[in-house]
Amino acid sequence: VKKAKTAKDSNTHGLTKCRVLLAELEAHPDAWPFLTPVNQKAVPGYRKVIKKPMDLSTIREKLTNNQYLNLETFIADVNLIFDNCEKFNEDDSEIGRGGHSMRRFFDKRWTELLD
Ligand SMILES: Cn1cc(C(=O)NCCN)ccc1=O
Repeated sequence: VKKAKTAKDSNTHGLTKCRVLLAELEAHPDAWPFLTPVNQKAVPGYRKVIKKPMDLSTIREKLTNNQYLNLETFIADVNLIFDNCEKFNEDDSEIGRGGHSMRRFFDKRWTELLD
């Protein structure tokens, strides 16, 4: 017998996918520049150029505190990491290339898990 789908149910499944995706991003070999917030004291120009900093530990904290309503709001924060990286880093740099690599990996994985 089919169970009635509640908002909570569909959200629950979306949040399970967020947990799966975040664990895979954190474990990726190219994730090291994105694991913790950019040290704005150590990186000249970062505070001025990047208006909305984001990193994987901040996303982990928000997920733990139930701050993502659905998969879409989670995906928006992950994309913010990669957009910030493209803005601040040359494509032909170690961190720039890492950002492109992580974005390609993420795009492939969330579309495979599509909510
Ligand atoms: C994502 N990102 C990271 C750094 C960085 O220095 N990360 C240190 C990792 N331990 C600098 C610029 C940048 O856009």
